Amino acid sequence: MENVFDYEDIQLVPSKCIVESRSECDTSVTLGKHTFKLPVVPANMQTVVDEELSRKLAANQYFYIMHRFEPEKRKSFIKAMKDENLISSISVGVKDEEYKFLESLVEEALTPDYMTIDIAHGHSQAVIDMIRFIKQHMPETFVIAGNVGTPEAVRELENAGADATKVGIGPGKVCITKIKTGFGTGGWQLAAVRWCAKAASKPVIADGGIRTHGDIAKSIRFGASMVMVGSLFAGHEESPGETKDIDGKLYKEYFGSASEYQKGEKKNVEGKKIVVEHKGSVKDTLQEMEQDLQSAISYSGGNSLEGLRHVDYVVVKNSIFNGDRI
Ligand SMILES: NC(=O)C1=CN([C@@H]2O[C@H](COP(=O)(O)OP(=O)(O)OC[C@H]3O[C@@H](n4cnc5c(N)ncnc54)[C@H](OP(=O)(O)O)[C@@H]3O)[C@@H](O)[C@H]2O)C=CC1
Ligand SMILES: Nc1nc2c(ncn2[C@@H]2O[C@H](COP(=O)(O)O)[C@@H](O)[C@H]2O)c(=O)[nH]1
Repeated sequence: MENVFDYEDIQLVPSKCIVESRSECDTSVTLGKHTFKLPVVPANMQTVVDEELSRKLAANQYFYIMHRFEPEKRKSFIKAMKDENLISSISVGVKDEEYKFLESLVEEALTPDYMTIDIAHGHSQAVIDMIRFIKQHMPETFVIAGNVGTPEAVRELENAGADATKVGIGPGKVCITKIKTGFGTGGWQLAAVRWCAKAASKPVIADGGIRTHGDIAKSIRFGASMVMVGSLFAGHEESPGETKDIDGKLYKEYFGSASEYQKGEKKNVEGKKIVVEHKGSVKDTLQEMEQDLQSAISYSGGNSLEGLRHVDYVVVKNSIFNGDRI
């Protein structure tokens, strides 16, 4: 891989506008059997999403993936979502007890609409086996598998039956994988998304490293169908992380799924805990994301996400920030 770059190194080049108002631009995306308002999903992490927020998102046509860190609650969650006629979307791991859990779902004919296999190193036989198991026993479930960072991994997981793959090893705000292991896509995540998406025949979800709403448009340009976002969602009223008052200012806790705080022990720790600024309601952020993405689509010269996929771009390494540093 040569010429690697990341989000801040790229700017998209505008094309002639074809809409009279940004409100004409359609930000919706179809993943599997359902269409969602935005190509954005909050990260399946314990300080980002919980059952209540999942319900709110689903009821308002946003995609969500419930995390897997309270495994015993998953079955009743699926039932409740089905009772409310909302999509059910859960996460699973790959350990033996997960197979037992899935068998019990099959016995009760409880098929989640979406299942995400959520593992640090998704290019593994354990993930391939889990994809095959789900597809054999619950063929109707849309399977998202990850995380990966290479075209080989994308192809292998797709060949095993994955309906989408999730790309990103270590680019996240609370990731310390690069520091702890020397591996990952941290620092070149956008190039990795491009590399993987070129090999993919199914949707790719760009996971980690999104710091601005413009990064969503850039991800789409480089081949992602959707983006997974953690830190930008962790600071809301509805975010499950603890609220902290530091010197009179409100913050929310945000910790990695492989952090000591999540695991309850110092074993294979690849994540840390930080605080992020409290920023009001998630509804407002989703609305702002939609408006910003509509505006991005208008700059692309299109009227839907498709318009973003073919715009020109320039590499602006070491960009000078004109007051827009975040
Ligand atoms: N996107 C990212 O960059 C990263 C995300 N994470 C997040 O942290 C959480 C915990 O992840 P994870 O530790 O995978 O989950 P688990 O602790 O549930 O591990 C799942 C299984 O995979 C095995 N495993 C995990 N990593 C490796 C590896 N590098 N090589 C071989 N086997 C491995 C584990 O065995 P054993 O523990 O014995 O090795 C275990 O059997 C997940 O939610 C994940 O998404 C974590 C790191 C990076
Ligand atoms: N290396 C680690 N990656 C992690 C951990 N917990 C979550 N994650 C990944 O980060 C993204 C969110 O990234 P952000 O930049 O939007 O904040 C999340 O979806 C996971 O893929 C972890 O402990 N270690």
